[in-house]
Amino acid sequence: MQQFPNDIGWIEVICGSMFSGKTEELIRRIKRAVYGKQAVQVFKPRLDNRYDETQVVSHSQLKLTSIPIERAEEIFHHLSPKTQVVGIDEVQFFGAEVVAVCEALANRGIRVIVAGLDQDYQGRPFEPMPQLLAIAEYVTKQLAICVVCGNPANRSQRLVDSGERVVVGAAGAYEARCRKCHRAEPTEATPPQTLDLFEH
Ligand SMILES: Nc1ncnc2c1ncn2[C@@H]1O[C@H](COP(=O)(O)OP(=O)(O)O)[C@@H](O)[C@H]1O
Ligand SMILES: Cc1cn([C@H]2C[C@H](O)[C@@H](COP(=O)(O)O)O2)c(=O)[nH]c1=O
Ligand SMILES: [Zn+2]
Repeated sequence: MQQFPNDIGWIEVICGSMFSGKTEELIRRIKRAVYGKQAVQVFKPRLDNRYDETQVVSHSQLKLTSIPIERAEEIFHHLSPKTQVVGIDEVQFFGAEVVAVCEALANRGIRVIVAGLDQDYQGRPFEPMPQLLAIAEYVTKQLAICVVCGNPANRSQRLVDSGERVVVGAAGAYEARCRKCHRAEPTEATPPQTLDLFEH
């Protein structure tokens, strides 16, 4: 009989806007799995090279070693038979194929934790996230803080002039906004708050 690492696998989705803490939450769960002596592998799309080519890096500079891949199916080439937990960051950059890959991993008894955007810069559902949300056992929706008004933010405001859905970037290219302050078209950046609190 084929042996699976856990009795049962499942899919956890961490979604939300940019700056909402998706990567921090992914890193937190992976760290806890490591404390629990679980065998873990983390993947990210090669496209996401903004802070580092190989590491998963949060906007607050938390870091995690990962394997960069171009297509979700490559996970099977890298997968160790011992792996009990698979993490995937920036899952919105993979095509629809990532849904079947996550299903197959969970069906093998693996705990699959994916993090990604649920909406694009225009506030439209960002595929394949809707499909992942539908099949996941656990869903966590993160919120950032709107940089315009301070309310909870579930949208990512684009600040650079492009109509392409995929434009890799961080602060300077996007900011977190609530539904009232968000605009579907790219806008000027909001002047930053001066935060004496964090000055050295
Ligand atoms: N407008 C904002 N709202 C909340 N956090 C922000 C904001 N701008 C920057 N941050 C920082 O971003 C961190 C979250 O980073 P990260 O986990 O990489 O988010 P995500 O993966 O959702 O883009 C926060 O802990 C905070 O330090
Ligand atoms: C809204 C939106 C974002 N992106 C890009 C910008 C970043 O490279 C990632 C999101 O990173 P984060 O970890 O969630 O901060 O996605 C995009 O390509 N298209 C969009 O519409
Ligand atoms: Zn707002």
